[in-house]
Amino acid sequence: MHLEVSHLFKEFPTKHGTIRALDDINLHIETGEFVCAVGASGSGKSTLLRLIAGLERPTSGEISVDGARVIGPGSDRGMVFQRYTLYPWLSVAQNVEFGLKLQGLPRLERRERVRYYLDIVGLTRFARAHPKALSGGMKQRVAIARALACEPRVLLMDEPFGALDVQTKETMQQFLLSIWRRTGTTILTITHDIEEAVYLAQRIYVLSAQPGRVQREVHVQLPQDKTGLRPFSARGLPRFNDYREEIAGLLRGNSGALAV
Ligand SMILES: Nc1ncnc2c1ncn2[C@@H]1O[C@H](COP(=O)(O)OP(=O)(O)OP(=O)(O)O)[C@@H](O)[C@H]1O
Repeated sequence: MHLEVSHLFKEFPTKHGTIRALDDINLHIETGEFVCAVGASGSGKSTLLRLIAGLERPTSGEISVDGARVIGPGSDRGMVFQRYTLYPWLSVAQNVEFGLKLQGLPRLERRERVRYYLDIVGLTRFARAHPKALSGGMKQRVAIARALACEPRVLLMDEPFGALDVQTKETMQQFLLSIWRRTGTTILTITHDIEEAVYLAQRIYVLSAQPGRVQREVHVQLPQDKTGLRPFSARGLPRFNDYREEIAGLLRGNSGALAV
């Protein structure tokens, strides 16, 4: 898998003139990578993700997945949004199965995949429950299972834990890393949370605001535990703090205020 974004510009015409949300964005993601784009409010993070998802068209520039130009939504790109987007009238299992039905997968294969991905997100026991019976973190786990079940080439996440309380958020971050390790899924997450980006990502694109530009690409190198996962305790390391300070400094320099 190779996702390439080259010379991407996005402008929005408004009553008060044209807003340039993205200005010559260049980035790439390779198979199995976990990449974050981090930026302050207004740096065009959501716009970037929506363009990659094919929900909007660029003003100019190109996005391609394995050499095929993105011209609209496709099952090669899965999406998880900040707000829970589950269908309240469907059970957890039916929510996960929904996209598979759209893909026209045979019933038996659908069942298998639902079972597999509910197990991955630890919600097998809740297969028959309806979303209203779940906590915020559990709903987001269903949303992740639903996106993973379609086995996309890349999983796009828009501030996936932004609506969760601090403790649930930290649990979900650890959980996402373990899923990433277990499934080998390629992930692009956008966030304004610097600590989240440093903890999760192997590479971080730091975006400046208004217009959104790539200010720097940061390669994060932190120790791994025996299972190949970045332990939660890595957050206490001086090197973790160095990354955080570096990125905060970049965002501060640009906007005059911390984006955390
Ligand atoms: N549909 C639209 N019409 C007009 N302007 C838009 C539209 N969508 C986004 N913008 C503008 O583009 C810029 C980038 O917005 P975007 O939501 O992508 O930033 P963001 O980094 O995701 O911000 P936040 O973290 O606050 O969600 C902003 O100035 C925003 O007002």
